[in-house]
Amino acid sequence: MEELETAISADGIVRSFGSNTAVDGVSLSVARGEVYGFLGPNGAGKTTLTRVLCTLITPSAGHAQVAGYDVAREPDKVRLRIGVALQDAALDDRQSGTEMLALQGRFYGLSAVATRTRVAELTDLIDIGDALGQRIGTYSGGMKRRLDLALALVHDPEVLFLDEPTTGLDPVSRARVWQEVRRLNVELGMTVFLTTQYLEEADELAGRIGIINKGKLVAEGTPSELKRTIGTDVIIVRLGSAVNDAQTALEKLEHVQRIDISGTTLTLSVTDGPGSISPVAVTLASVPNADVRELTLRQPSLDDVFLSVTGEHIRRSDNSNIGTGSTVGQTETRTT
Ligand SMILES: Nc1ncnc2c1ncn2[C@@H]1O[C@H](COP(=O)(O)OP(=O)(O)OP(=O)(O)O)[C@@H](O)[C@H]1O
Repeated sequence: MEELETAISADGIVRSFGSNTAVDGVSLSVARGEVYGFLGPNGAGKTTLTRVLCTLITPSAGHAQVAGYDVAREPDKVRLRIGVALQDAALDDRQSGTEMLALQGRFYGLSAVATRTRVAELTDLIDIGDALGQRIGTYSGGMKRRLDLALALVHDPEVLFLDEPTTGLDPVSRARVWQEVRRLNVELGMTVFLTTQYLEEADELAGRIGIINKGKLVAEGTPSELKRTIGTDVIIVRLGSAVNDAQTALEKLEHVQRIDISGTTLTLSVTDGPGSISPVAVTLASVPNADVRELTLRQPSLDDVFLSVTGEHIRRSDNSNIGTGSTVGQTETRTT
């Protein structure tokens, strides 16, 4: 069969639950061998699109092909070629990891010998070690997640779907999952479609990122392309008060491209950060009662991109931005 260049293509996918449109006309394309990060806050529609692409639910409208087959018309062919690790791993606590892997091998039509060989490879790859022979009920959350990843890989899939693979994991388990995803992609050339609500995860792993908000794809590109849309630099201004007056004064400055406001913090996208910081400071000094509490210059982050395309932050709820989940804050956006 001719080698396919495109591993996943979605064309105008809509998926509604009653009157709630969870995915609202998403079109995207993922090349073979790519790691595509699908980034968005809680409830944005990431899991729903993943479930459509994995043939677990049918689209309400639109078409999608995965590994060369239509997800609605040829779901069996798609299923044979994909591996899926969803957020809530369907693991049977009473079985051992070895038993579940053997069952999965049989399910995909592998011989007992082929399954044993594959399981031996995966033991090394996923690093579950001796625990594989023990009951799954005794595993930690991280071990269960890695076993689930191994189950998704038993039949050596062409395309791997990972739905928020590190949500709720401790930093060590998270780092292991990241390492494995990189290895699967680099060493085996596996295409990976990864949903996440963590900016660092998308930045670390994905060659290309799609940002989804309220069911719509609102931005797409490599991490550096997306950051470049924000401008060369970002200046963060945190004020005690007089936010609107400061905004009015700052948007007149030459290098300020846009200002996003979240509470009393102004995020300025500027073309020349070092050259802009003094004029910004002087301008703020002229705003009565502005009460400047912080003035910092930094490179644009994916959070700045998210803020500019959605009007909201993916905000950290802990220092690592990972672990306890993120929250979304309301902001006002104004382009100068
Ligand atoms: N089976 C379902 N029945 C009804 N509504 C659903 C169902 N599945 C998802 N939804 C709704 O669709 C919207 C998108 O949900 P989805 O789980 O796809 O988002 P998500 O981006 O994956 O969020 P999270 O990060 O919380 O998993 C939400 O409003 C959700 O309540």
